[in-house]
Amino acid sequence: MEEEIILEGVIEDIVYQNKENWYTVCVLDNKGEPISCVGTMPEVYEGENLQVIGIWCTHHIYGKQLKVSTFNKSLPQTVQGIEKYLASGLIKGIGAKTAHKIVARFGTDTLKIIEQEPLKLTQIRGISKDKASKISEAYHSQYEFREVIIGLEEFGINPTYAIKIYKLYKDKTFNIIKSNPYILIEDIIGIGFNKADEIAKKIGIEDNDPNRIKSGILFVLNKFANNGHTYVPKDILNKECQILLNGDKDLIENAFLSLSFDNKIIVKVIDDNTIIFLTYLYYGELNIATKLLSLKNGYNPSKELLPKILNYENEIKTIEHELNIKLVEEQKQAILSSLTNGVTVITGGPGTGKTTTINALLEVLKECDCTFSLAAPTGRAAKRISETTAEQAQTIHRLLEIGYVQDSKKQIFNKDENNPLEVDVLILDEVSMIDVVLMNAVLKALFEGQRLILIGDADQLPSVGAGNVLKDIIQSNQIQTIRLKQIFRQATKSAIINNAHRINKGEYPISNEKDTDFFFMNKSIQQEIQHIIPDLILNRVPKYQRVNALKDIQVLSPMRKGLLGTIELNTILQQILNPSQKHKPEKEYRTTTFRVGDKVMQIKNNYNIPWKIFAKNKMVIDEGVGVFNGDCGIISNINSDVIEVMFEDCKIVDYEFNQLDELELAYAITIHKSQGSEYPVVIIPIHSGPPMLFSRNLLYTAITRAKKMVIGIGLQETMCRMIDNNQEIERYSNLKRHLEIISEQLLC
Ligand SMILES: Nc1ncnc2c1ncn2[C@@H]1O[C@H](COP(=O)(O)OP(=O)(O)OP(=O)(O)O)[C@@H](O)[C@H]1O
Repeated sequence: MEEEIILEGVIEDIVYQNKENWYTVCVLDNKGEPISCVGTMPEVYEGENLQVIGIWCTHHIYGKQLKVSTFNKSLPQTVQGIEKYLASGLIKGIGAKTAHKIVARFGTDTLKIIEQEPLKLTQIRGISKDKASKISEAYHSQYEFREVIIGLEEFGINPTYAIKIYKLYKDKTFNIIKSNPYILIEDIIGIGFNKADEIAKKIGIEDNDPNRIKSGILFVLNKFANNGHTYVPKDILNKECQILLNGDKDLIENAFLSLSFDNKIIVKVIDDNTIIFLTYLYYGELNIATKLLSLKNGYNPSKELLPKILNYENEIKTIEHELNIKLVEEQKQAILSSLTNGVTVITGGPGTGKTTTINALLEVLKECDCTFSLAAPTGRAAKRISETTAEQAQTIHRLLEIGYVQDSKKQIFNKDENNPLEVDVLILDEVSMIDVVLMNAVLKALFEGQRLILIGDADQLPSVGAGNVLKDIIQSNQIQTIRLKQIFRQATKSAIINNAHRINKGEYPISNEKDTDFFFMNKSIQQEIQHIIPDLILNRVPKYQRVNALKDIQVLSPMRKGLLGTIELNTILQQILNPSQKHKPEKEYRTTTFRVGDKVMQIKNNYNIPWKIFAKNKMVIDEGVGVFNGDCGIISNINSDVIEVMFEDCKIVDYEFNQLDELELAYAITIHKSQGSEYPVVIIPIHSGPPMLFSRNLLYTAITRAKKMVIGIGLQETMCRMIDNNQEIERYSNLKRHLEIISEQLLC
């Protein structure tokens, strides 16, 4: 670890200051020697005395500078210091000229006068009574802000969070935090239970504090939700909470009651088991079930559509003629169901004709003058469906017109029950990736009489977010589901597709045959695999296939950690594919170095971040907000403020440095993150890892991402073990049950 040093001096110059996050670059006069300091330094002004603690670092353009982690400041003592301080823009209404006049009059007493006897300022020409009191007010409010920042620092809250907290609570900051620091979890993005708990300890809040116990329970429930569960059995939740909170059982039981009373959790007894939901997930699943059944039951084909349905066989013949294809029975059923039912699910593995069915269906819909929208959960999936259907498709977020919610964890969709989608039919692709929250939002924007068609492969990994939406819908048997099973001749030529189906059935893949697109390289030493992967990307694959090494070849690893995990592989691949060069800008952030030319991925949904698309002449031709989990791009520029990323759809996004925890290098990504994406070539290191993770559907998902070539590399026996491991990790979800129960109630 580099050694922290302490320096003191007067701020000579504020070179740069971002007033939103207070990222500051300033020059400190340290006994006559100018020192460049950078870091989050709220409300520092020229002329002030600063004591800074930080480490030395070297910026590739600006040279040696002190990266400040903590600072203290005191008011300037000298006449020159005070004048500089006042002239710095700190107080509205005082510029350089007025500052000079005030200091010339009051000398080193200036600040005391402003604070305690502001009326004396009226002795100076040009300062009225009103202006004098405004100057005093501005001085006080910045003083209060500074006190809060310093006070919060004592609770272990760094200036970045302190600013956000002060902005929200203002002069009530201390009262609110001292009485319940756990409130920060709900109010401040980036503060979770562990951080709030640390703050609480510093304040002296006891372990048995009811707010702590309640927050701990919600924290555990959220942890389960992040792993895909919509509820947790009470006995499991109890155990986890006792470990986390060291709390006694009665206190936890009381907290359950209190949370339930406050409508934060829902407690249900199902088949003698008590299960606990976060409220939004309980109602999310309930609303999905209710709405799906109301769409199912509320749809009656219109007078215009009925003759087409009756004359369906002829309609199909026309479409077959137009598309020059003979649809199989299942495909025809899928189309008929989409015309006659309010909700239809079309599911099948790769190459079973899903896209062809959508294409035929779109023709029928156009024939019938039905309006439709096509959407998918990720930008990549939407782009793919646009390409294969030649119809405009968009992300579900865009379709629902996601709103801009500043400084809030909540997402808002403009399309909802009050402002529904105005189409006859909504077609959603890659539904296996849709979680409860998103499906609920989609269904809110539909009304009885509209039709919903859900397309997906239920054998893919389930959604990253909570719920098991597609599987629950299919397994409930309450929604018309068409299973496409036939693998078409065209598709059977591909070893990737054949092997995907073999794996899905529990059979081992056939690899390395002549003219195949499916390879497996048996290698047992992980370090050797680390060397081979870059060679494959740079040399061997581009010789065999016409592909762009950076864009078209994707390494998909089962894990983040370990020698073949994404973290290690990204470091190696970055060194080889985009090495450090003298004039290539880079930015270190935590353990990652981001460099111009790097392939990166957004790792969480950010609904607020602005993007722009530029024409060649640098004119903005489109702009909006939102970059989503899994979106990939290339770093196109780095300057002293931001990292600029160009995403695959030419959207340019500026990341401020404090947003960099949303970005990761993406030379290698996890299989989970690859869901819904397709790449020409996929390289999958398969060596060793936890059996829970190394499952059949993980391998199936990885392989079905590839269009032209799959290269597995590692231990064949591990791959076989993955195929044998069909134990899907149980997801606690309740949608299937809701669908069954509500259907039964509707029948009664
Ligand atoms: N009825 C059919 N008769 C003959 N060939 C068909 C038929 N339906 C689809 N195909 C062909 O089968 C291949 C796979 O079809 P399609 O792309 O529609 O499947 P998919 O399920 O969307 O595949 P993936 O999930 O891999 O994208 C294509 O070459 C398509 O032209």
